[in-house]
Amino acid sequence: MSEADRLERARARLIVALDVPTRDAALALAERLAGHVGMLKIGLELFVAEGPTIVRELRARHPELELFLDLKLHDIPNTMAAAMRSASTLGARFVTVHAGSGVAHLRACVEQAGDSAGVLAVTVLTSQDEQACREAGHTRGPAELVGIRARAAVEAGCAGLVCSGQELEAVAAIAPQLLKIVPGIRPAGSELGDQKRVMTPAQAIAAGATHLVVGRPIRTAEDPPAAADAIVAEIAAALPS
Ligand SMILES: O=C(O)c1cc(=O)[nH]c(=O)n1[C@@H]1O[C@H](COP(=O)(O)O)[C@@H](O)[C@H]1O
Repeated sequence: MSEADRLERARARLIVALDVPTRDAALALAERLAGHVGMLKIGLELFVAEGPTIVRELRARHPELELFLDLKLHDIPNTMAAAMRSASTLGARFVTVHAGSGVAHLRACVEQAGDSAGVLAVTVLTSQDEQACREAGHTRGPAELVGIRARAAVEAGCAGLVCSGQELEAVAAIAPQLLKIVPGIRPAGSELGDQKRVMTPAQAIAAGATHLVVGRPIRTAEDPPAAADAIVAEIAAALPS
């Protein structure tokens, strides 16, 4: 494989979180990062402020970039499925739901999304450690909970799951066919912020991540495109040949 092909493959695995409050900020960041990353993630901050319009606008302006609509749906199956029906028509490749809702909820979303969008099951948030799971009333820690929820994602027919890099080895056996989307990515030496279960880009790729979600390490960098390029180079070096 040529070096250019390797970088192209690495770039396709990098998802940048557009965690900004306005349309203008989102479009400006997307413009700067086009050509440096593979996918843009629209999360709650941006979606609550700007609604479906920003998804359609990004789709129209950047046909070369995939979109990931991170709504983390969590409700009764009927309500989740109805929200998924609307979300899956906006042009995003992926839409997220909370896997903790259970198999029936996930399946209802997968049925509604059909071929229009891939449903990603968010297992245990990367901001949660053992203590946070205990405080939330769970008798199991993050690793065990991720395993249970990964099984639910497989049973429901989800396209992939979202987990930390630390559970990748375990989920490889449980969900070999599913995409493994990994947030909580921190290049060596960068600030953790509210993230608890973290890995560097190279560690997560070596452990089996298919995609990495990166927000602050790129967004708040002095030069976001250069920060994205550095992460792409790190991914490329860790890719299996
Ligand atoms: O679903 C997600 O994208 C997600 C799941 C998770 O467990 N942890 C997590 O951090 N995320 C998202 O990934 C991004 C991480 O951002 P940074 O911590 O700034 O890199 C944010 O947009 C989070 O909403």
